[in-house]
Amino acid sequence: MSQPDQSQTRPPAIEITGLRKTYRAANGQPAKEALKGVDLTIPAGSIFGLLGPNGAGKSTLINILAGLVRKTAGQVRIWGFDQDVNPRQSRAAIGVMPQELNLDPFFTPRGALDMQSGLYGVPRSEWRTDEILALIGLSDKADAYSRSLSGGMRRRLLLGKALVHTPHVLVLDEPTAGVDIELRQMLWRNVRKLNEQGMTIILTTHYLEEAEQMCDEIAIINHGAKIAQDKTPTLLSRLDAKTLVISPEDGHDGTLPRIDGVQAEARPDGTLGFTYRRGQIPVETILQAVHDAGIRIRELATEEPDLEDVFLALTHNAQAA
Ligand SMILES: Nc1ncnc2c1ncn2[C@@H]1O[C@H](COP(=O)(O)OP(=O)(O)OP(=O)(O)O)[C@@H](O)[C@H]1O
Repeated sequence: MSQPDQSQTRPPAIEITGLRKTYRAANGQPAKEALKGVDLTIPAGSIFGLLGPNGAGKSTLINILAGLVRKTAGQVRIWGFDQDVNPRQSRAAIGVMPQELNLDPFFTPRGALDMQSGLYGVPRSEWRTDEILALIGLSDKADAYSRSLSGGMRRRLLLGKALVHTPHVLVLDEPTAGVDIELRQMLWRNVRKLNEQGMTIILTTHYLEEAEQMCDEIAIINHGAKIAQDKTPTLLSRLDAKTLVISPEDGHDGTLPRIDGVQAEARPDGTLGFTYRRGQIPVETILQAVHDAGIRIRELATEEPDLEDVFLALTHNAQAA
């Protein structure tokens, strides 16, 4: 897991203030404001999730961090280095595993890692090619052409390339999109190991369950603006809705009691769902109303919200606003 005592003494891994990006109009497309003044602080030592629907602006933000996209306005500090003032140091502090499999087909994994080490100005005596090949499980493919590697192996090589300069911050852009379970588990094992060694990890993912399991803290971006940021458990507890699921005894005719502040539904599987706010309605109120309606209870269960519920609630509210 992360190292909270270190994160308290260290400056944040990333500090973004007022970040804006407007893509200029081109090819008949109007200008697009992809980031609308984002403030974001990512604690050192964390595994941090950046979530948002397609087109929210996550890749734009990551590409700005990586130095691949030029920001329109705002300030970006990576490991304390301002991108505009200390571009070399800020670039050296971050490694990015991109979404696309942009590998030169004629390079071997060893060649690609050596080349990347050279590009980052790592002194030859400090090249970690063999160590990284072992970490990503490609030692036995070290000298095979990249074009002969499977999709999963190429992805692992991209992770390796992001690590050659031993960055303080590792960014993974949708690392597990479309990969099989085995590779996903291997990636997460590596991520946890690197985090235990002190590396700050930032990842974007569409898999909310994954974010829930992996990330200490999460920010949600929607339409180019940050709409939430919190420790993962706090974010989950912000949605205090809970659902009581009742299986009625046979013979129930489907009628539902009306209870103020409770959303009741008859579900296709024959159960009755009562969704309520924990802080507002005592569960006894629901049970009493069910009893008064003459419904006999065979079984009771409760459902807690998960990150998907939080995500939907937040992005829905932001759209409505
Ligand atoms: N080079 C570009 N030129 C013009 N518009 C762009 C460019 N790149 C991205 N956009 C637009 O900016 C917005 C944000 O895109 P971005 O790729 O950052 O979103 P995202 O959250 O990463 O989405 P996804 O999860 O689909 O990758 C989108 O509306 C996208 O169409």
